[in-house]
Amino acid sequence: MAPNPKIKKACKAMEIFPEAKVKSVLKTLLKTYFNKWDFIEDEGYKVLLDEGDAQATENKKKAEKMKSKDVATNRGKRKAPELTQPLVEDEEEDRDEDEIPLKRRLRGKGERGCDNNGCSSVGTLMLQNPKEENPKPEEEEKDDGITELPPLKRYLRRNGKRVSAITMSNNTSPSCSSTMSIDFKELPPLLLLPAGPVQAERDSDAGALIILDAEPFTDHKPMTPGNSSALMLEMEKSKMRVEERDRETKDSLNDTAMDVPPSAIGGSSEHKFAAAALELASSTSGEAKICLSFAPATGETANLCLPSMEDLRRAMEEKCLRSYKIVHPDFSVLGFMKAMCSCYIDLAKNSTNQSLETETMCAVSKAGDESSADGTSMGLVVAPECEISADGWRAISNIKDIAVGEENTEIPWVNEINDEVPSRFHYMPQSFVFRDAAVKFSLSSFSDEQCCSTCIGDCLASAMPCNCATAADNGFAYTVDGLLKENFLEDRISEARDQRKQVLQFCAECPLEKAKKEEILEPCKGHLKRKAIKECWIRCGCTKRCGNRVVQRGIHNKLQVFFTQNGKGWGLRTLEKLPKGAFVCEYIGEILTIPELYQRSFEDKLTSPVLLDAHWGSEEGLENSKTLSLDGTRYGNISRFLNHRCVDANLIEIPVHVEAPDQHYYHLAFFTTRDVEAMEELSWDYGIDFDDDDHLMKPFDCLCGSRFCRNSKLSKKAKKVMNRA
Ligand SMILES: C[S@@+](CC[C@H](N)C(=O)[O-])C[C@H]1O[C@@H](n2cnc3c(N)ncnc32)[C@H](O)[C@@H]1O
Repeated sequence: MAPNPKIKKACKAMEIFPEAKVKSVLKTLLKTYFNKWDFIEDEGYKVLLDEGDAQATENKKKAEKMKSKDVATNRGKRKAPELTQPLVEDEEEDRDEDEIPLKRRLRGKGERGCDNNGCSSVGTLMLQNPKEENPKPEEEEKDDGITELPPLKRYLRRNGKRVSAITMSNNTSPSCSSTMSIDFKELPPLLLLPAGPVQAERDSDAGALIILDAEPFTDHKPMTPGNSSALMLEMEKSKMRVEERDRETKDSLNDTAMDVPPSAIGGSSEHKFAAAALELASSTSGEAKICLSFAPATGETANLCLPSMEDLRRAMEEKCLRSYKIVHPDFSVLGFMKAMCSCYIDLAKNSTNQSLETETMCAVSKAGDESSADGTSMGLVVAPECEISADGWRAISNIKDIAVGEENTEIPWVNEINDEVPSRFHYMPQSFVFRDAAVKFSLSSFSDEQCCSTCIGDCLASAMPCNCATAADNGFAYTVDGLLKENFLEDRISEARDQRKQVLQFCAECPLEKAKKEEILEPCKGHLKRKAIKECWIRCGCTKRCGNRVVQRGIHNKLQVFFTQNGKGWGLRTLEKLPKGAFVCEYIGEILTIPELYQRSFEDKLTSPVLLDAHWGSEEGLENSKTLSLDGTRYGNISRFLNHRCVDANLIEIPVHVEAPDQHYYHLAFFTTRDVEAMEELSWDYGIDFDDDDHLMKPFDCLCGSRFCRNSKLSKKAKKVMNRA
């Protein structure tokens, strides 16, 4: 009979190996794959190489088992552990010509486990057939239903079958217990679930499972069947594409500083990766140990540069943070492993059929803690990479401090309402000129009369008010405690709230009207004349601790950006009680001229514009470059999160001159109008006329909830939201 051309081709492709060997392997494979040659020919006969390798290793094991039996019998002392496959010490060394595998296996049977306290454990990677859905190719099957056939996995996949479980049998020496081998290719594990009852309830879409087999603990006391299956790693319902996983695998290998030849990484061959084993050893006396062991990819030289545990821990934590984006801030790999150990022991001790799934989830969520008392799952939020935007990632990285270290104190953000993250902006602790604004922060622009160069120490302690005290009616605006003086504050509050006390100044040609570039210039609507504070500054003789320097010393209260529950979006609140007259923060943003501000508002309505118009109207023919405003939309500080409240807001904005004697530029500082309780939202009155459509700010339905609310257009929807809140 003419030789089958396919067999001929296969032998030719494998010509560096003995033909008899190739044919023998082919025979097995054809049987396994129901004579489907395409599976065998795929990827340059990869499956052929693998199977040949597997057979060689199997033969070698058999030979060694025989040898070890002989040794045990002969010496009558040491008995080979029942479950343990013989160690494959060095495949290169004592292999018969006949036993040379077609290719070294890259993962799986007989790979060396870690040496834990002088004992070696060997894991055998096996594949468990998903019982109901996969066809069962003819294959040698063990009693426990586990088929030892690596290529089967690929076969099942190609046939559209899901591989449900990879089991690691417990091949250990007497003093070691379990070894779990993890296929990196399969491993972005997100959940730790106990084996056993849960397995039957697997979601049909779940990926492969890695199960720690049900075998004895280190003290050789066999476990009861109910609790002996300790843990399994459930694969994420992975939407990730194969390339993505390949990249992850590369990362894993790089992160763990393994010196793996490039050829061993990636590629289409999933077996081309270094194997990793995770050993979880424990005893019923209440100790558990996790040991990770790594082995080089079969066929590659064992040129591993093993990392220190510390390096590994760090790399793993970085990797977790990079991969999962949202983890509990206290997440640590060591904590995770500790939780795994404690779970393992708990499960081992407790044979009742409790909800294992919940318990192990809890171990994950409370990584680093002791096991949860109530068994609820919380804490670890895993967000697949594809679901989080770059802005989201940036915001998450600032969760502890939205000010990114720019302030005296950290300002965290929190969202207890939904999964929104703060929109992207660039945090600045001080305002900067955008482009055209004529703001001079020069020492020479100060005259001696505009500062207190002869003062020493603290100006507030001086018997005579210095030059800088001119701002407040009776001396300085501040008390020695750094609060606004009561009468100064009350005057400012009543000016802001009581129209009868307001002094409006009208420009001959209003910068706002001019900037609209309309044919007919509308008359000026008036600008509120505001009393300003003058703080001492660097040109003064006093020290930085001078009591007349409050705003320039920056934020010092515990504040938090939070997501409001009544539809206003983000807001700012205090985490501690604030006394009346306390400085909270200043309004920071880009310093824009009014034409620049209008230009921006034409492009997109602004959410955070503020006019520095306290002195407009007092001067005729104001140049454009001196008509100033602040916009905190793109660049700003936490004041951009302050929401509006009509009339009775707990903050008031007061102009403060510091480094610029020119009255057109000033700081706009927020002070409390009353005592504010911890956790109260901070707000100020934007001064919006809700009946006037002609403003720069994006219109919104006011949800301030104040009984003085000016928003006559309050929609039904807004009212409903307010009632609910
Ligand atoms: C300076 S931002 C304040 C922070 C803003 N809530 C956020 O989520 O970023 C101004 C915007 O907040 C919203 N806002 C402020 N006060 C509000 C109020 N009283 N009622 C409804 N929305 C308000 C409006 O959308 C307004 O355009």
